[in-house]
Amino acid sequence: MKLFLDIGNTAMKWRSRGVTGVEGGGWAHGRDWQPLVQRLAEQLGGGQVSELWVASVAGLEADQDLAQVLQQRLLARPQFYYSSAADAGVRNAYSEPERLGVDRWLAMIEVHGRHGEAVVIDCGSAMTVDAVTRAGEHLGGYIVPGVQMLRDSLFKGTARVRVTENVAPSVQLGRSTSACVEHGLRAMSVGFVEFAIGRCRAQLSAECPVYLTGGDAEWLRDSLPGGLLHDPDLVLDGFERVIAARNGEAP
Ligand SMILES: Nc1ncnc2c1ncn2[C@@H]1O[C@H](COP(=O)(O)OP(=O)(O)O)[C@@H](O)[C@H]1O
Ligand SMILES: CC(C)(COP(=O)(O)O)[C@@H](O)C(=O)NCCC(=O)O
Ligand SMILES: [K+]
Repeated sequence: MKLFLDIGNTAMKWRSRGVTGVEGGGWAHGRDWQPLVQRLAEQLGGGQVSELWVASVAGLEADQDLAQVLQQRLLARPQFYYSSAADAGVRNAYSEPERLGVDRWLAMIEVHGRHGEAVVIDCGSAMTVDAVTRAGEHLGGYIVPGVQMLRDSLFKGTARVRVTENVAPSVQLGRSTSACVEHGLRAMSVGFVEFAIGRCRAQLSAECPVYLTGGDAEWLRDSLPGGLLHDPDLVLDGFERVIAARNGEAP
């Protein structure tokens, strides 16, 4: 089977595809490759990996370590795919295209393939925004800390700010430390996302599709305006799209 891995800064997402279609998928959080790959191998149930594709933003050293573990445990040569100047009809806005996170690149390729023009908001370890035009031009985007990174920085940078209880989703003024943090982080995220959508739609059509993806999309989506599309699989879908095209297969 073909195995696709999306390696972010917190989580590894995977999908296996056999001749009859998708056979499995999942995710795991962590950076210790041995146990992560061991669990993946168990979930693959011993199936032979004919092609192993990896899209990683973990950095070159981590990629080298991961490649070794994958080769040893899955007996397949990992092929790393990185952002480029152009692929699948999308042209990268970066003058150094390989510096664009490959998760952002593949998600954009996917939404462009589905709709032409679109905005992608990935609520991951970092929160990213990207806009692509109908003609496939990447207009650029934003990178800001994800909500967990924001929480961690508050806890790290203060003596007494802690979240010590469950807080229901709200952007109302908080009346405890926990509520001030959680409502504040939500308000900050909503404010940023609404601003970003406005900026992107000013350069695209006013009703262009806006996608939410990433581990924290569920946490945020109920506080955002209606009509946003939530799809956790954009990166893997985009990955399959580019590899299928490379292999001359229909997406
Ligand atoms: N089980 C979990 N373990 C760690 N983080 C999680 C988990 N579930 C959701 N998250 C949230 O998802 C974020 C990571 O986003 P995700 O898109 O899954 O990974 P990545 O940024 O590695 O692509 C974390 O920062 C955290 O806020
Ligand atoms: C911005 C990111 C860290 C987001 O990755 P994630 O939050 O999914 O781990 C990743 O896309 C990345 O490492 N980008 C490289 C820098 C750039 O895109 O400009
Ligand atoms: K990601």
